[in-house]
Amino acid sequence: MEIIHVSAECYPVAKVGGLADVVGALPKYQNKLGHIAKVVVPAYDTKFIRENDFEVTYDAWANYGNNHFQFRVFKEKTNKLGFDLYIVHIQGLTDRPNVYGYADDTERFIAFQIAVLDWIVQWEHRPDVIHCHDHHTGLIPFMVTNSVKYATISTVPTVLTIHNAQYQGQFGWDKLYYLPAFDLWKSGLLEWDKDINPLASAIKCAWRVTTVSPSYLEEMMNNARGLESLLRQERYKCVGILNGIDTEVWNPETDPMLGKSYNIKTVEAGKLANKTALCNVFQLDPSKPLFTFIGRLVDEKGADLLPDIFYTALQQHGDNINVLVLGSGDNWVEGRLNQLKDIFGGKYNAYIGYNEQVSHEMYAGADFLLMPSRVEPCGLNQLYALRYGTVPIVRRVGGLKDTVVDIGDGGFGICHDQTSIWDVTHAINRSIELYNDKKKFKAVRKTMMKIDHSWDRAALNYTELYQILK
Ligand SMILES: Nc1ncnc2c1ncn2[C@@H]1O[C@H](COP(=O)(O)OP(=O)(O)O[C@H]2O[C@H](CO)[C@@H](O)[C@H](O)[C@H]2O)[C@@H](O)[C@H]1O
Repeated sequence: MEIIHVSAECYPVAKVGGLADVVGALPKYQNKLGHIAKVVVPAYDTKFIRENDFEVTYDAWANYGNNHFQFRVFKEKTNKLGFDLYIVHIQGLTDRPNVYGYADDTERFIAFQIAVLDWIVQWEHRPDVIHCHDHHTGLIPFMVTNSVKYATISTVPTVLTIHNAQYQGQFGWDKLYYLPAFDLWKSGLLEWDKDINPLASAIKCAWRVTTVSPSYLEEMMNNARGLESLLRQERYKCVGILNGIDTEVWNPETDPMLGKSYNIKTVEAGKLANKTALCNVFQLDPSKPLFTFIGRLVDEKGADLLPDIFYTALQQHGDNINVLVLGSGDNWVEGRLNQLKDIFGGKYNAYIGYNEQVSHEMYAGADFLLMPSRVEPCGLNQLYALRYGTVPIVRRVGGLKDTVVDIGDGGFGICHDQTSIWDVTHAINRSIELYNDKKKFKAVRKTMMKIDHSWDRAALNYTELYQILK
């Protein structure tokens, strides 16, 4: 089958969070199953795009409201990612250093989606599936079935994967004129809560909707930022498929970003070497347990509570723990996390910013990784932690609930029920007990590292889904 993934992010081309990891890995595993999986993303001004070779495969003009724009589709020449990568360049709109965060993001992603469909519609053949990811590509299912100019591809199945329903991309009806012509009586398919809502529209129009874990699908029926009733109505076409991880990128035995590589047999020495190096850089003490957090500093991740959680834990445990944070996001949280450095120097540090290399070093060097998320559609950090022998401390929610079993239930992680300071500091207390029980701690590390979360299984699940659509 030929599958074309359309996304705003793809690792290593452009990454903000977990969406990039999924789109950079799933197609590779689909190709291994004998499919032809391709990825198309906007041509941002990123390092990967600047440093790799692309050739033009399509060059055209597209209508855009009362105006038009020129776009070029480039293909990466060497297939180095394990799939055909296409980037769509629209001068002045896509060619910027960041993926999101501009005042005209709505216009940028509408233009991108139009360019993608203008390109696909003139192919000599039809793809078997157009697979859209999150709201940035959420207008595609509507446009494919309803826009007059895409009539020749209107029978191509579309699939939407919801990586995070917290973000829906709503915009006002004043921007409707950007969309290619369609019968106006179909406008209701774009609408949710008085706005044009790309995520809601995709839930209505895509042939199938997937979420990135089974538990998140169930939770969304009651908690999906206003989309609950829509999801309940469309439940029949939704399925939860748990994400995998790219075990070629996330492998402590071959990871080029680590100072010392290791495997299940050498995990103790390997982790200690990485921890020591990390602690040297961040002025921490490698003889004490190292608690970490990696991620976007936003409320859904429980980041607003982190400063108080760490303050309480560091007060309680005096000189017996280290904490290291890597993240960026909410300015207030960033500021408070920075302030803690002055209070707890030598046992606490924070890297405010985005750094792929430091994240790998932390998965390898940490003893524990905290994820006190309020909402977690799947979560990849805990899967990376497991593979790197780092014990995840997670709230029982979404994909965290589906992938981490508490040590008290014969498992390998530390779980808590609420995103609260009390719950998380209690979980930290339990983690210290585990850390001090050296025999058990070593056994837990080995158990975690044996778990297989590679994309092989999920890639098969997606194949089964596409086959229903044929
Ligand atoms: N400051 C920083 N520096 C370096 N690396 C950083 C970083 N901040 C985050 N990362 C990296 O970004 C990724 C985060 O992935 P997650 O899946 O945990 O969250 P995210 O909310 O972005 O993804 C959404 O989509 C994914 C994919 O479907 C779901 O798993 C998830 O639940 C959903 O919220 C990881 O690779 C992590 O290492």
